[in-house]
Amino acid sequence: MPVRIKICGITSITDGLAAADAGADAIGLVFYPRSPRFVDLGHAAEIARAMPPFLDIVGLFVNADAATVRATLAAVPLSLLQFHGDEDEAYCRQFDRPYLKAARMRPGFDLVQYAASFPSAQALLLDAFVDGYGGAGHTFDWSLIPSGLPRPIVLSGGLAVDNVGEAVRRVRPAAVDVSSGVEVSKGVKDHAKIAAFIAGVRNADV
Ligand SMILES: O=C(O)c1ccccc1NCC(=O)[C@H](O)[C@H](O)COP(=O)(O)O
Repeated sequence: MPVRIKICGITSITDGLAAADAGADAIGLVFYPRSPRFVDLGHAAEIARAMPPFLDIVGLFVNADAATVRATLAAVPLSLLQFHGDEDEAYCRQFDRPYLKAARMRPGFDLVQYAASFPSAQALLLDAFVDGYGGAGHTFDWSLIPSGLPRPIVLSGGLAVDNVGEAVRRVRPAAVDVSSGVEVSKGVKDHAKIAAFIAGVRNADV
């Protein structure tokens, strides 16, 4: 199964189409108001509806109240949810949608126990432990990732053209996720970097 690729923090139709054209499997729309990549419901719906049918649209939340998630699901055609805060499994599974649960990696963090506590998650998205929960462009020590996890892994956190090949070879994740590493500025994607990032994944995924 090829490593799947998510380009997160999409804020325009143009950038979403560039990601899809370059071969991304998914784009992420950020519904966390404190993020510089935040998109409101109307704009998110426009982006999502302009995407090709095969592209997964991931809606990203941080400690949102359930009503906010439900309102977003009613307005935006999301195929996956991503919970990137301190949410527990009961909260995540209430929406009856496939979801990714982010784990913020740091020394001493018991990822095996954490993964086991989210049996309904499609995958665990492993990100660096940063202020502001995510989207920081910081890597974490990949040697912290144990083998034999009970859930598929989406590797995230500070990935870019210059390290994604090593990341794929060392970690062998089910998917990779990137935001800062393919940007010209927060929320504005560099289409050449997207293409180079995807090529880097493909070249390493052999
Ligand atoms: O993208 C954001 O602004 C963001 C803000 C708060 C929580 C999560 C956020 N993004 C989640 C993602 O899935 C990012 O792609 C992930 O954190 C990796 O970001 P980066 O290190 O910039 O590639």
